[in-house]
Amino acid sequence: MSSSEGGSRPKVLLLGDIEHARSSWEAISEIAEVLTPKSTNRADFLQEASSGAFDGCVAAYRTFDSFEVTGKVDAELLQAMPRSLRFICHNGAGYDQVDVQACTAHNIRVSNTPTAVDDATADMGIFLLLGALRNVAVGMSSLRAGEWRGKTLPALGHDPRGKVLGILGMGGIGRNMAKKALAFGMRIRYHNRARLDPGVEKEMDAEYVDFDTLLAESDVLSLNLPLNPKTRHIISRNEFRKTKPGIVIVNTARGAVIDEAALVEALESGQVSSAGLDVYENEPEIHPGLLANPRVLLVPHMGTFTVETETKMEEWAISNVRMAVEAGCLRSIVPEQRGMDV
Ligand SMILES: O=CC(=O)O
Repeated sequence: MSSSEGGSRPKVLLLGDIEHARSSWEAISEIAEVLTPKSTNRADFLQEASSGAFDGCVAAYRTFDSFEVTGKVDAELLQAMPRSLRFICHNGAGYDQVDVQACTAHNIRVSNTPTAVDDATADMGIFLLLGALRNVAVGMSSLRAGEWRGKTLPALGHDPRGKVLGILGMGGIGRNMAKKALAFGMRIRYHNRARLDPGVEKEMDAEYVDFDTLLAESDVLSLNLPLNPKTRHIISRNEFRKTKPGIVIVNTARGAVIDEAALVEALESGQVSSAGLDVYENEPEIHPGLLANPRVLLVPHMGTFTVETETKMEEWAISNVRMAVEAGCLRSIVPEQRGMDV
């Protein structure tokens, strides 16, 4: 049965703001009553939910920034939500703010926005890769300090041409980045849970290697995998010991896939020569050792920050809400729940 059958108008909960796809969201209010929370912190939100304020909601649209109000979508939060809630439509590719296992236990399906983010995130990855290879952060901070290139010339950078780009996580963003890096003359190696089809590998000129080989042979290592309990700190002290000395690290995935303290140590010892980072372990906090190190190019989680991509992401997430309300299923259920959708 679709969620809109059975008489009364379905309700949808909006967690966060719609910034771009406003007309698509207005169209949702034609098929469902839209509720918004009054709370501004998790304690109040839990109370508001428990008071029955969201009763009747079948779907919730949520943004990355709504975390500031609700905190993690976990068992505690789901316990407070109405039993009517069947769908959580997350606006973003990475959905580590949502405990999918807890959602499954509550019979709630979760969607994300795969593919919509690929170009912009991979572009940011390439920007960080080139910037870290060329050591631009050193010169940029000297210039802002009024010292032009600095008291001593920054170390010369390196060309991407001929270097091995190791991609950990060959999903949509990893593959997009590989294609772009090929245009800079890089050689692509990758490691992934599942090996790509030989045809795709050939088309991308990408060689599958085991994890240790990826660490040992990459000149640049790009993290392009989702954050989950298995990938948290997948790069830590032990892994830095196995990398090529002087490796460059690029991270546009999630900060916590790297043990940030271990990265700081590896940068200080020179095992990592430079890094380009868009994401951090405890955003918006940044490890002081990263801030203090001029060889780290730092961007404040702006991988998808383009008008085109943010619009695409909102449209995609809204289309999930629409399908949830009208058809009782999702356009892009998260991989952990595939098979749960009807
Ligand atoms: O960080 C951005 C996303 O997960 O889409």
